[in-house]
Amino acid sequence: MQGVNVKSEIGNLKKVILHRPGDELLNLTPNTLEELLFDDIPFLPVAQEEHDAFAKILRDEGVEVVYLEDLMAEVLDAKPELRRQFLDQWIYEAGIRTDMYHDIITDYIESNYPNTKDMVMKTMAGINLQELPQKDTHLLVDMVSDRCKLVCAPMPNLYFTRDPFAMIGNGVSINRMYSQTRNRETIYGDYIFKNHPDFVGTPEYYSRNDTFHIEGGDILNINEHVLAIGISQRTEPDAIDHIAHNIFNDETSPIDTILAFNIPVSRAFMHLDTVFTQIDRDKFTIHPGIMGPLTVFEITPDGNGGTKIRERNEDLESVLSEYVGEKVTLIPCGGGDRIAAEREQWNDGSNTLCVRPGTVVVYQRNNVTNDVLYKNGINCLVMPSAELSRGRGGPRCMSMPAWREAL
Ligand SMILES: NC(=[NH2+])NCCC[C@H](N)C(=O)O
Repeated sequence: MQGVNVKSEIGNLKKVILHRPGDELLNLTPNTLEELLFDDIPFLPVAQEEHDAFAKILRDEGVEVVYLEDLMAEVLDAKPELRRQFLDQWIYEAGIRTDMYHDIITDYIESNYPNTKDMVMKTMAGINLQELPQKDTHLLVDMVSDRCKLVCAPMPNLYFTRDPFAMIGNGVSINRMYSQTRNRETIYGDYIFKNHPDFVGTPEYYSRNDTFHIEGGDILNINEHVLAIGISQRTEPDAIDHIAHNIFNDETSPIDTILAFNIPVSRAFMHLDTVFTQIDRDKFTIHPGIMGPLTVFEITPDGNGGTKIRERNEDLESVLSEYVGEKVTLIPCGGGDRIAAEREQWNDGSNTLCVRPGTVVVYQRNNVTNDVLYKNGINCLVMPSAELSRGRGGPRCMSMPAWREAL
């Protein structure tokens, strides 16, 4: 499979990119939780077991599972000249601006992490000042500072591979993230798409250096022609204008309509996929809380290299039915009980990963919503979720499909 092919949310899933959570989760502390976008500290060994169970469910369904850390290590092993360039960029973007610390960190990594994958994992985990050799320089910092602090911040959100880059048909968007803490995550995708033999040559519809923020959790491939993007806490309308322009001007892309869903800005609804995912040809799960305030804008090419926009005032069900091409059913998470809906949406009850039409991976803890899905004829592949869910993302957020078969 050369390149990427994701023209729906539900076509038979053949290849997916995951990241197995690592030591970056050990660098979460109560004081940094908010900044690092976590609500609690997962217990790493159990989070890893749960993640391995997720990967196994996917493999058992015939999906090739590739890990972000392996792809990145393959890039650096194949092109050793990129190793230093990557390290320099990673250190700079971690906020290290002095030559002295730049050199100390580079020496530390080069001498302690000769194996490339270990090195990549270390860049994800972050560096504590006390790991670094103490310089015999009589610096004030060595006299008065707490030696236990992070000099390079961890990237605990990396296991949400959905967000830093996103497949759009046969192309990719390398995102500019909303928050400081997530922006370095996109370095890996940038190297992989520019250098990895399996991905090089993929048209790029957005770049990490573009001005406005957009995240993969807001990007849903409805079909070959129609793309949905959430206007949310994480994705700015300006970014959608920009990406629409790039997609419409790519002659190889059949996408001719972008639907922008304006969802309320809140932590609970951070991305479109936290309130809404497709689970079958004609079925979506949805958080009932967004049914009221949702406005949809239809963006199409104007024929002169620009775009035109139409506001849709019909209800969500009619708008979706029109684009999906058949009458769709929206299945509310929590089964109509408002408290269950809010509780389970918080734990990603409507954030499912579809492996083929009608078969989805779901979190075990959302039992009310899962029962509703069963009753609607959906085959739920249930994964354990006590620890992973503390990061506020579900099976869709934790996966980036690279290849789906045509429907
Ligand atoms: N596509 C998603 N819904 N991703 C969830 C990401 C969760 C992560 N803690 C964040 O706040 O960024």
